[in-house]
Amino acid sequence: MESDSDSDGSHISATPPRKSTPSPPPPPPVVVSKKSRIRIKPSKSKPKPDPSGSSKIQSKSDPIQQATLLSLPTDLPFQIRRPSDAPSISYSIETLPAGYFSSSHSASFSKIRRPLLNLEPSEVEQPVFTSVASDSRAEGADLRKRGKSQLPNLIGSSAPMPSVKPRTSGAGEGNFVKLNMNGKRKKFLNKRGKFGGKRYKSWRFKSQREKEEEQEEAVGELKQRGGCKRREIDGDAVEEAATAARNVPSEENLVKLLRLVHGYDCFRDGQVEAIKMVLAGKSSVVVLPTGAGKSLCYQLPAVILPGVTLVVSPLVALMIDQLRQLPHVIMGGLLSSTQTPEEASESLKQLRQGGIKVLFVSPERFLNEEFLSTISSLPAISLVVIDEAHCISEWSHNFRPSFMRLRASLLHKTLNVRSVLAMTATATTTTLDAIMSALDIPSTNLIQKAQLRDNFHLSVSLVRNRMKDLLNLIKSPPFVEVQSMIIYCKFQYETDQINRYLNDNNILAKSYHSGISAKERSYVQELFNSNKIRVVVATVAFGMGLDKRDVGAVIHYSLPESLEEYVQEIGRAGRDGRLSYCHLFYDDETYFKLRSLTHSEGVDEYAVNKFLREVFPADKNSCGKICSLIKESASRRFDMKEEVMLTLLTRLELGDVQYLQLHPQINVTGTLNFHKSPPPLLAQKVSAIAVILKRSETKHGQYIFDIPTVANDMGVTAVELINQLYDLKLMGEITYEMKDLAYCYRIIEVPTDLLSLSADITRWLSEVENCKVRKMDAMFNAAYFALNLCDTMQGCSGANHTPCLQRKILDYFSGVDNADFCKKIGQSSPFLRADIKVFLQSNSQARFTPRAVARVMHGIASPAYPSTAWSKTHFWGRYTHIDFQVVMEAAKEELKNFVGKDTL
Ligand SMILES: Nc1ncnc2c1ncn2[C@@H]1O[C@H](COP(=O)(O)OP(=O)(O)OP(=O)(O)O)[C@@H](O)[C@H]1O
Repeated sequence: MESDSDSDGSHISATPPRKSTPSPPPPPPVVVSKKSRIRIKPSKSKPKPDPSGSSKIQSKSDPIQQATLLSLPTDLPFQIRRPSDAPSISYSIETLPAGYFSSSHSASFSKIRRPLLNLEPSEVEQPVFTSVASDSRAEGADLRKRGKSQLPNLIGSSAPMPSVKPRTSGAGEGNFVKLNMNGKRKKFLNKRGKFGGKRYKSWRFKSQREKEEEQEEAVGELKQRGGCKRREIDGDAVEEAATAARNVPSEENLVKLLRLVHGYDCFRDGQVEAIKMVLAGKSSVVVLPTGAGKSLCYQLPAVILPGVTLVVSPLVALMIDQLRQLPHVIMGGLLSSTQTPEEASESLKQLRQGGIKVLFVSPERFLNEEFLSTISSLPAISLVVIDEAHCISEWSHNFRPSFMRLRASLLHKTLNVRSVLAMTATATTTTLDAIMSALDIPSTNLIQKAQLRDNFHLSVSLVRNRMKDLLNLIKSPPFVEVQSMIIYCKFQYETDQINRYLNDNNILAKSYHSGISAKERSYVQELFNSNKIRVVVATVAFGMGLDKRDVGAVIHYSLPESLEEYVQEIGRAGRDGRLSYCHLFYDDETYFKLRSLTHSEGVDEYAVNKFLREVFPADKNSCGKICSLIKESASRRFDMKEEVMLTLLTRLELGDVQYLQLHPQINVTGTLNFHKSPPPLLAQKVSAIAVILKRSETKHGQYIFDIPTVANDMGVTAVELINQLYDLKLMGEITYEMKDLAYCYRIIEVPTDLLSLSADITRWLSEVENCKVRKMDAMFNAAYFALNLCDTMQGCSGANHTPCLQRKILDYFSGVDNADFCKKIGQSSPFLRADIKVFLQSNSQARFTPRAVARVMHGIASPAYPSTAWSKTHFWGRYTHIDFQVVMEAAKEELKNFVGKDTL
């Protein structure tokens, strides 16, 4: 499934699944009891090499099949049908090898919740707009004249302009000062947190080239050390200062350590409070603006605290960046889906041996038994840091189901973690409440500063001719003087189009989105970081965690989906403290389209009910059973995006009642070829083969079987079965492939009342859906207000709307999602019902829910109604300007009529 838009970063990936195409080799045999390994008799002949090379475990990489009418859901509410009660596949797995799930993980990791943005280029307007260049120029001059700051960090209603240095006046460090520590003695932190060794390295401001070299070195080092990185550092002085700060965590002692470790002279707003809280063993939430230095709030404590600091991060790219940015004194490591099993094992080994002080992990790791047992057996985890903590909350702009797992109960009780530090730059009050309640953090432990830096110059304009407007903007002051800028687009094809257009107009640019290879993406980032290109034209895939200090401008080619996204993206600019320019283009059509897409993950009660009926097999003795749901086919069957299914399963695990326990995802369909002994003969010697022969279908001489079913029959885990097969493969007896990535879970309790559980879950999902719509509306309202209603506000003029946008943003973050309903969106249309009627008549062979009809009318693809098949209809996307709920209601009425007539 490839959508044309990128997510907030979750499916991005600078580091997408390491292998999206076939086949990491089967996992090396791991921690299984001896008796589960094969004892096969003699067969002394040497194993044959696998001639076909097909012995590797394969992950299915076929694109989703184009749905045909036949693949449509079969028991829709307007069909009189009996519910399908085919039992789910069930099987048994327990622990799985480290790193074995990497590719499966990465698959889930790289496709996090995101609306389907399957719009074709032709569907996108080329709207038009008014030039803002002259206004911007005037404002830029005005800013420079004002000079003095009347604005600390918070922005009031009559907010004056910030006293930030304009970028064009030369280079420098702005207000962020680093110490020159040339010639200081370095040592490195050893496994007990002591400083030792005699390695020296001078430390000073690094040139860009030096930084690049350091990064290359870091990557090389990472590769060699399976994800661990050793950095050279200062020695005795750091150790002394760390001990002093441990004994007396006064600001004075902390600043001393800061100087030695980071080379900074003083703390920034909020940092020292956060650090003191951590050192006192108190869990806290830290809300600081983008680029404010949140990482330092765990880096410095990591030097002081005796145990390991675990940093949970939503993106592999982010982890790698953060690992690189660790101060030299700290031994860092990571566990990620991009590592080989050997690298992951090496990281765990290092961790067990005390060779890692700060470990970066993804939230999905918390499903992995080996990881959990390693973590809980460590002497101490001093701190768990949850970066981008808003991902915990379904009310945030970027909810990640796997973040739900990070609950106080798991962290404190199971893993014995001392304290938790949750960090974010973009959380509304509702989101903050959700974070604090999940992590059991009292409101007294909230450290919150304004969520917007004061060095942004914010402007807005209505689009008239988008490409030309963009070019005019970039060619006019102040943008013409900006050396490094990012242009954010919503759709991948837009980035490519603009990239070409800019290069044709002699502006050095490159595009960046999740549709290009990881290698190409890091190449683009490198070119940008080293100022070899001026512009990156990117989707949301670019930026989270990007810490290029001199990005001078961010342009939004289309409206972001929320103010959170807007703030995150403009937050890539001005990280050196200088004034930076952020321009937003907007228009109604794009807004309508994006608003429609906020409904792409919505589901109805009937679908939830159908899902639950399959998750919990009718069998009364299903408690304790291991079951699986093949992601791709289930997604089509329920017409639910994979991320939504994961959200539901996670809620069934972590809701008020624990109905199931999720396991890591595995490929569950095996295909076996025999190469040496005849199958019946081998079956006499090996019980796994006997069961496989009994439980498999044969096709063209291959044996196709369900791994959990065979494992269940044998009374072993899936891993043990896989290990047995692996042994046979080494003996040259067989080769095998595995496909069909599935969600796997063990049933803990079967719900007694599925209907009311479905109703509860649906209510929750629909609140989440509404919340997304409100976020989209709040973003649009802010832009609309700036352009149409704010004339009287002090400081706004022409395209410049810094004061009023600042106010809108801060109000939004401090409010409780109380965005006004957007009046632009239509509440009725005289032709709607008639069009739906015609649509239903002309597609009478297909089955629809009201939501499915509304999706077609709004041009939203879904797993069972893909755009490849449905965008050809005349009605596709025709009603984006009418509220989705209104269209759904109309569809419901028409479907009633239609079905009624049908049954007469
Ligand atoms: N006290 C300080 N003095 C000077 N520079 C600092 C200080 N603290 C952090 N920095 C620098 O500020 C930059 C931004 O820090 P960091 O990446 O931690 O920001 P962040 O708050 O995590 O931002 P984002 O949310 O956008 O990722 C880094 O280059 C960091 O070294």
